[in-house]
Amino acid sequence: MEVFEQLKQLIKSKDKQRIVFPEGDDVRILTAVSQLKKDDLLEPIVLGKKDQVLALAKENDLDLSGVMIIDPVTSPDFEDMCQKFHERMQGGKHFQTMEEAEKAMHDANFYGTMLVYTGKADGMVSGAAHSTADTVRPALFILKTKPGMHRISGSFIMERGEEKYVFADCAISIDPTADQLAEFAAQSAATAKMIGIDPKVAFLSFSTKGSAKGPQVDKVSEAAKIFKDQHPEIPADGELQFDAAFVPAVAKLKAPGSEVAGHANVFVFPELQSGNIAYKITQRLGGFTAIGPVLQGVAKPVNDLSRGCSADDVYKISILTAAQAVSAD
Ligand SMILES: CC(C)(COP(=O)(O)OP(=O)(O)OC[C@H]1O[C@@H](n2cnc3c(N)ncnc32)[C@H](O)[C@@H]1OP(=O)(O)O)[C@@H](O)C(=O)NCCC(=O)NCCS
Ligand SMILES: CC(=O)OP(=O)(O)O
Repeated sequence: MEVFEQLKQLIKSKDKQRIVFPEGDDVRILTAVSQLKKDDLLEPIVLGKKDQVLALAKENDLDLSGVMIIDPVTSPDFEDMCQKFHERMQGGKHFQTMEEAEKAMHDANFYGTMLVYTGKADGMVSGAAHSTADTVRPALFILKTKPGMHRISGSFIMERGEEKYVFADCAISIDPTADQLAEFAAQSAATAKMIGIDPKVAFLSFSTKGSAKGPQVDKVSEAAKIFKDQHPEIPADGELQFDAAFVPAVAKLKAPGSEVAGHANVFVFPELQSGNIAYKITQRLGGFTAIGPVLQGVAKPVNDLSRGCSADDVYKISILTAAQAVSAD
């Protein structure tokens, strides 16, 4: 069965997950929400001014009947949310005054993240109209990392027909250390398993097994070593160039004997420049659908979108968000 069909079956077999969409002024979000509601997959909560959200839906012939729409600022729980956010921020460096807390709660991404934090929603999808930094910062401040995790990363599920791969980190950490890369690999292997991929992890570089030298190469081979020590049960190798990781004939030449080279399906990039560029090239030149960024390592499910996303991308990441919420139960 197709992966997203499996995820749909999974979320249909449980209580409906309440997923909050802070961008009620974006037609792609409303299109996906209308379809998700029609398909009876989850309970969407849209943030925005009700009359404006409904007017945009009508203009685009979208049915939002039964969808909860909340205007954060006029909602009865606004003061309570400000108070709870203020308490959550105590002891940190940001939003220390009540005034700052109230200002933050006017931002739909902060308010939506607080709905998730307080258990009024099970997950959040945003980023069609906001940068990744604006989408992710509330989650970093409020939800923080899962127990045992140190850093959040962002992966993409790259899909073309039957082909599916996980690329990471394509969204969050600008220049990760070797330890952080190893952690991102573990998070990405878990994402791969969730969508039915048996993970084979390649730590990518411009070098294969010492063919080039330098600190950038050392970081990647060190990350592979750390990962192999921590997760001997997951096949992994590095440092590998992409052709050695992906093409069996090249793997034989460049990395003979590797259990991963030529067959990798989880690709860990050395830093954000290469990860973000690679996923967009694969999407735009390679004809793959890019689902994500799937935020990995966050304490509760919050997922980002590219501002270049389609309504179908929103639909798919929403299903994945609900599946993450169900799996965490
Ligand atoms: C994600 C990002 C916004 C974080 O920004 P930052 O400046 O490092 O973080 P801030 O200074 O705002 O700090 C917020 C908090 O989150 C923490 N944090 C930052 N990155 C983190 C990560 N990857 N995982 C967990 N926590 C993180 C910080 O340590 C800080 O915690 P503190 O308040 O307890 O000290 C930033 O790294 C970024 O812009 N990344 C690139 C996003 C992007 O444009 N991607 C391309 C498009 S997808
Ligand atoms: C993930 C990503 O690159 O997001 P955006 O296109 O919005 O910058």
